[in-house]
This record gives sequence, structure tokens and C-alpha cells, in this order.
Amino acid sequence: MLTLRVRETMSEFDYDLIIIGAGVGGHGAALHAVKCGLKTAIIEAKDMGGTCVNRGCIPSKALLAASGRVRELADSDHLKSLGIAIGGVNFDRPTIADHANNLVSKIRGDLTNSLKRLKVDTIHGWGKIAGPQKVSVIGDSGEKIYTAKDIMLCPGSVPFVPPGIEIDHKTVFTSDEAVRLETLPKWIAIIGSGYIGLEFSDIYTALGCEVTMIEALDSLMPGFDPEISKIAERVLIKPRDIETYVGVLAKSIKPGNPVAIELVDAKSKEAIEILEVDACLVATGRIPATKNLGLEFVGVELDKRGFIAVNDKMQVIQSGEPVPHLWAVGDATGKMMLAHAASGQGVIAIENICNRPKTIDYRSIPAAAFTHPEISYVGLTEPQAEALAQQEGYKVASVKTYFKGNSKALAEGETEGIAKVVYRQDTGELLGVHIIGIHASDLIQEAANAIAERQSVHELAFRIHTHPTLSEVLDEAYKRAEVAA
Ligand SMILES: Cc1cc2nc3c(=O)[nH]c(=O)nc-3n(C[C@H](O)[C@H](O)[C@H](O)COP(=O)(O)OP(=O)(O)OC[C@H]3O[C@@H](n4cnc5c(N)ncnc54)[C@H](O)[C@@H]3O)c2cc1C
Ligand SMILES: NC(=O)c1ccc[n+]([C@@H]2O[C@H](COP(=O)([O-])OP(=O)(O)OC[C@H]3O[C@@H](n4cnc5c(N)ncnc54)[C@H](O)[C@@H]3O)[C@@H](O)[C@H]2O)c1
Repeated sequence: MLTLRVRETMSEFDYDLIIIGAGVGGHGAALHAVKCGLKTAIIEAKDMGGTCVNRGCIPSKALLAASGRVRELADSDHLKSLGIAIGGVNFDRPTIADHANNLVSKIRGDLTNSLKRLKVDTIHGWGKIAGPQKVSVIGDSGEKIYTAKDIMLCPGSVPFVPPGIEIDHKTVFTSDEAVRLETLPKWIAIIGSGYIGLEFSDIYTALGCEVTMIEALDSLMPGFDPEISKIAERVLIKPRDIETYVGVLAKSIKPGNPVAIELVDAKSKEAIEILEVDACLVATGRIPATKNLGLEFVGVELDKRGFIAVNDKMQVIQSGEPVPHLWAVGDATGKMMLAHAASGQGVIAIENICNRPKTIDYRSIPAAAFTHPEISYVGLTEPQAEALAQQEGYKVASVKTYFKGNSKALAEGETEGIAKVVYRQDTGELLGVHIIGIHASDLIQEAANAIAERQSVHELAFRIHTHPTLSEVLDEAYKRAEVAA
């Protein structure tokens, strides 16, 4: 059946599927498309692997790994409590930067080869829709038109720089430059306390920089469950060389030596002060890279914020209706700006293209900040769960367990942190799990799997966990919830 279908489309179109953008969204979709027997091409204008591989997850995690070791080895009290004494720790900034750059090259090479091996055609150039089932690519040798039964848009996102902020890429820069770690400024301001602000404050402070963090909203790390944000502030901010401003807007930033940052009250817009620092990282969110995609040739308009509207099957939507043979995944859809969400959406789109209807379940997609210790979550925060419960007419409960009560955490001497489980009081259904503590990014997966299955704490409390492991922090939480429910 499948072979016949592919042969039919091959006679009619150049490809079964053309993907625009070879980030993790496009790459994940391409791998799955080949498994489904689709003749596939992927178009990339810049670097294979997109943001995650070249300017995002990969280099930032390499920097966090190296700077995390420095932090650990510099913590003489912690080492002493384990009976270890070392004579100080030295590091070499360029070698740490090389570690990140080399990892980027390796992973970009692996990703490119994986597409070659699977006979996915890689086309370099700017891809855009030229009409229904038609794509134009402008590359070094001019414009070429290709036809495809289905087209998938995966153009990703770029850093958002608020008006008034001038970027010179040297003294005032975004994560695109920060991941290269070309300097270690003595004093750096970080605008925004989201994922990037938090991860880079971890890197910079471990490597001896003084940080000033400026957040426009009323609390730091506003995206996390409020209880987790509070603990994160106590563990990741207060004990470190980090000064914070909340409810404060960076109204203008002028690059130079020093960098001048005009701070105003976020609500009243009253002037606060001019801050002078050595450098500034602007980490104020990301915007979709959706300009010049030729959407007008198929009558599609972007939403108000510039995202491509999609349904849960990843079909592009116009006026509430799916546009035939047009799909979009990844950051450009504005759902969850995470690498695994992008590739997960890609897989869902391919399943639907192959007539195996599937929808994406955002509730069960986990997220993590790779700080020391880490933060992770899946599902709803407690305030989100409360709001939903009020609409749907049930009550929400939550329980907490502490890393300081866990044998493995005690053995490691890493006892900061909690796991918080949010669930429906009537059925025990797990609604959200939030963790801050050592290896939180790995611990969250079992909760994500449980939420995907809409499991209840009544079932989860009977799952046997290995002893002694950090996973018992969650085991204990499920057991407490089962008793309380
Ligand atoms: C500093 C940083 C750290 C991050 N860390 C993590 C992390 O630890 N975990 C995590 O899950 N996520 C992380 N993210 C987020 C993650 O990188 C993104 O969610 C992910 O890269 C989105 O993938 P995508 O395929 O949608 O888009 P992108 O990765 O942005 O890829 C889009 C690609 O499309 C190309 N393109 C765009 N338009 C066209 C066109 N018209 N023609 C041809 N090519 C085009 C672009 O050049 C680009 O290569 C991080 C992001 C940053 C910035
Ligand atoms: N570990 C991870 O998974 C990871 C790591 C890094 C980035 N990312 C992804 O990249 C995206 C971008 O990260 P981010 O940290 O830039 O965005 P973010 O949306 O997480 O945080 C941006 C913060 O900046 C604040 N802000 C905006 N304008 C401001 C101003 N003028 N002055 C002061 N504060 C201001 C916002 O209130 C917000 O708290 C995230 O959405 C995330 O999905 C993920």
C-alpha cells in the first residue's frame, strides 16, 4: 500500500514532502518521514541543526557542564564534608569555549550525516512557498522551483530584542553570542530571568563574573511554579554574586565601555537609575522567524505575534480551517519553544501525513533549566491547575517531598530541593510535577510519562522505585498524595 502510494506521488511531484528549515523540528520530521517511506527534501538557509545545535541547547549545555564542574570543585566546604581537599581550581576560558564549539561541530556533522544516510535531499538556500504544493529555493545558483505533495514549515525563532536596546554583538549581545563565551566580563547585566537568564547566570557566576539580573515582571523566573521560583531564588540567586531588580524594565541600552542601561519602573515608567556595567546579555524571549515564507501565495496570514497558527495535528490553520497539504512545527508555531517539543510536533505531523491520525499532547511535554541544581517540570503549575479546576468543577491538591529526606541526595551531599506533585483531589489524576534539585531534568521523565497516560497518584504510589535513588523523591510524593487523596 505504502510503496504504491509513494510511487504514485513520485510521478506527480518532485517529493512527497519538502521541509523548510533544518533545525531539530525539521530534522525530527525528516527522520520520521523516511521511516514512513516518504521521499523527502529539507531546505536550510544557514546552519544545519538550527538554533538548538548551533546557538542553543548544545553549546549552552556544554558551557553549563564545564562551569558546573568549576563550581563544584570550588566549593571547598562541600568537598571537605566528603573528606576531600584540593588546592584550588583553575580553568581556561578559551578551552571551555572550544569544548562548546567542538561539540556543536560534532553534533551538526552527525545530524547532517544522518540525513544523508537516510537519502533525505538537503538543499541549501532560502525556501518559500511559491503556490499550493510548490516551493521556491533561492540559493547560490539562483532560484529553483520544486513540487511536493506536502510542505512543512519549520523556520524556528530568533532572539527578541526590545525597542531601545542596541546590540553591538560585543558588549551588548544575545544568547547567539553568549554561547561562544568569547569574554568573561567582570560585571555583566542580564536582562530577563527566564531560561536563558537563569542558565547564563549559573555559567557566569561559576566562572567568577558578577551578575546584575533585571526582570520586568514582579517576580524572578515568572514562568515556573511560584513555589519553585522562590526556592530557586534562595538556592540559585541569593548565595551567589547576583544582584537582582524585579518589576524593572531595561528601557534603553547603549553599548560601549561602559555599557549604559537605563532602568525604569516597569509599571509607572519612572526613571530608577542608569546602570553602568562591562557587558550585557539580552535574554528577553524569542520571536518567530516567519518573514518572507511566501504564505501569501496560499492565502495564509500569521497570527498577531507573527506565529504560524496550527491545530493539534500540526496542520496550518487559516480562519479556523486546515490549509490542505501545509504543516508547521517548532518554535514558529509559538506553542512550547523547546527542542523536544519541536521534534515531537514533527513526528505528529508526519503521522498525520501518513494517514495515521495523531494529536500532540502539550500537557505531557517536560521542560528543564540546566542550572546547578536543575529545575524541571511537566504539566500545570499549581495556579494553572487551580484555574482549570475552577472551570471544570473539581478541587486540586498538592504535596511536597524534600531532597534532604532522600538517602541518595544525602550520600551526595546535595540536599537542596523539593519535588511538588499537583493532582486532582477526586480522581488523583496527576496534573503537574515540579522539581528543583540535583538531576531534576532526568527525574521529570517518569512524571511526563505518567501525565501522558493521565495516570493517578493512586496507581503511581504502587510503582516500585530503585533504592537508594533520587527517583524516590517522586515515589515518596506519590505515596503522600495517595494517603492525602
Ligand atoms: C541559548 C538557548 C538554549 C536552549 N536550550 C534548550 C534546551 O536545553 N532544551 C530545549 O529543549 N530547548 C532549548 N532551547 C530552545 C531550542 O533551541 C528551540 O526550541 C529549537 O531549536 C527550535 O527548533 P526549530 O526546529 O523550531 O527551529 P530552529 O532550531 O530555530 O531552526 C530553524 C531553522 O530554519 C532555518 N530557516 C528559517 N527560515 C528558513 C527559510 N525560509 N529557508 C530555509 N531555512 C530557513 C533557520 O536557518 C534554522 O536553521 C534553547 C534555545 C536557546 C536560544
Ligand atoms: N533549558 C531550556 O529548555 C532552555 C534554555 C534556554 C532557552 N530556552 C528557550 O528559549 C526561549 C527564550 O528564552 P529567554 O530566557 O530569552 O525567554 P523567557 O521568555 O524564558 O524569559 C524572558 C524574560 O525576560 C523578561 N523581559 C522581557 N523584556 C524585558 C525588559 N525589557 N526588561 C526586563 N525584563 C524583560 C520577561 O518578563 C521574561 O521573564 C524560552 O522560551 C525557552 O523555551 C529553553
